Amino acid sequence: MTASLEGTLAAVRPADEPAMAAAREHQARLTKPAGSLGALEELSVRLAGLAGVNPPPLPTPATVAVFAGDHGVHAQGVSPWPQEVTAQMVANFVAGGAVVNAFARQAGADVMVVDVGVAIPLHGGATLLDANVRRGTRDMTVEPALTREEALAAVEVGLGVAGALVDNGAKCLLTGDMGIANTTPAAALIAAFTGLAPAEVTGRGTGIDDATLDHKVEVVGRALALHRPDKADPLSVLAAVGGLEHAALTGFILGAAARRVPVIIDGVIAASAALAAAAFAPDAVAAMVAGHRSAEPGATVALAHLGLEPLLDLGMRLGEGSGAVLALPVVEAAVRVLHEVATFDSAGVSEK
Ligand SMILES: Cc1cc2ncn([C@H]3O[C@H](COP(=O)(O)O)[C@@H](O)[C@H]3O)c2cc1C
Ligand SMILES: O=C(O)c1cccnc1
Repeated sequence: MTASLEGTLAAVRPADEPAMAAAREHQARLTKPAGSLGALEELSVRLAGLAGVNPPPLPTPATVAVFAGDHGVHAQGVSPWPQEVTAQMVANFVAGGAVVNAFARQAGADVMVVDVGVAIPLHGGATLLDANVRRGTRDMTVEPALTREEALAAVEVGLGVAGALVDNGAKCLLTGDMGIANTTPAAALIAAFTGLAPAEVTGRGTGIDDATLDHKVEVVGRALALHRPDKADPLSVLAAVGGLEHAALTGFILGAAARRVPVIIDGVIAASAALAAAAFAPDAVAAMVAGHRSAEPGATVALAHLGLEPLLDLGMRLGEGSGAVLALPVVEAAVRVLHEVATFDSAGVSEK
């Protein structure tokens, strides 16, 4: 499953203005006061721009791809959880027992699990793709987390997964992640791409006390000071302070954008990958839908940087794709309005 980054970047185009104008004009004729559907109206217009047609396709079938990887920086004591929980949770995803599985069953989304960098060898189940690039990253406080080649290979895994899912009929892709300690590289990526200080973008992840948070901020700052990543070269940023799932998610988002399929962004890990994707191809933002506002501070900062407003704000901080999956019915509703709601003319409803 290889796909070229160069070819993908060349295929990412801006939103289609005539389709957006058609959707806006269509919204104005529907039997409801103008603007009464709030954020759903602008979302429907954006999705028409992405598809290049009004109405855009309904976002189903949809698949959440959960990219899993481990992190050398775990050795710095940035997460309260042991590293083997990554592999154990992958088994839980495959067995259907995680939060994302429960939410996906409710939303009618498929779950695909991709091992792009888990430290412990896994025994594949029906929905597990073995695309392991490396058994975990190196410790970014000591050396670059990945070589450029490894980062590119992981990006290409994400591109390949997005392409294969769209080829198989997916009309919407959703981001998921699993990787103990992965909120630390997410914070480093967000700092690198936004220029904000580590303290502004680093959060408590799975739940750490004040002293550990101070230490985590210091770890992020140390890695950035060591590598001084150049955001004009996004692959080098992913290699220096990223993770294998962050890189794969970057490719996954770019793959969706190139295929003009919406991609619902989950939490802080996905938001960091979205920044990397936008650094590669600014027009990729047209394909991004922010599913929810994660409680991690870096997520809010990253979404603001991208000009995206999250659909849900439930105080969630899990990852796995859980917030993206919860937002799927909202995205579907926004599009369904353009397919099914009558116009003032067709329904014989008087205008004001
Ligand atoms: C049981 C369990 C299930 C999870 N599902 C997602 N995460 C989330 O928490 C981890 C990141 O937080 P930190 O950087 O603090 O380690 C990632 O694995 C992420 O997917 C989980 C974490 C745990 C422990
Ligand atoms: O927002 C997220 O994706 C998140 C937050 C905490 C832990 N893991 C993931």
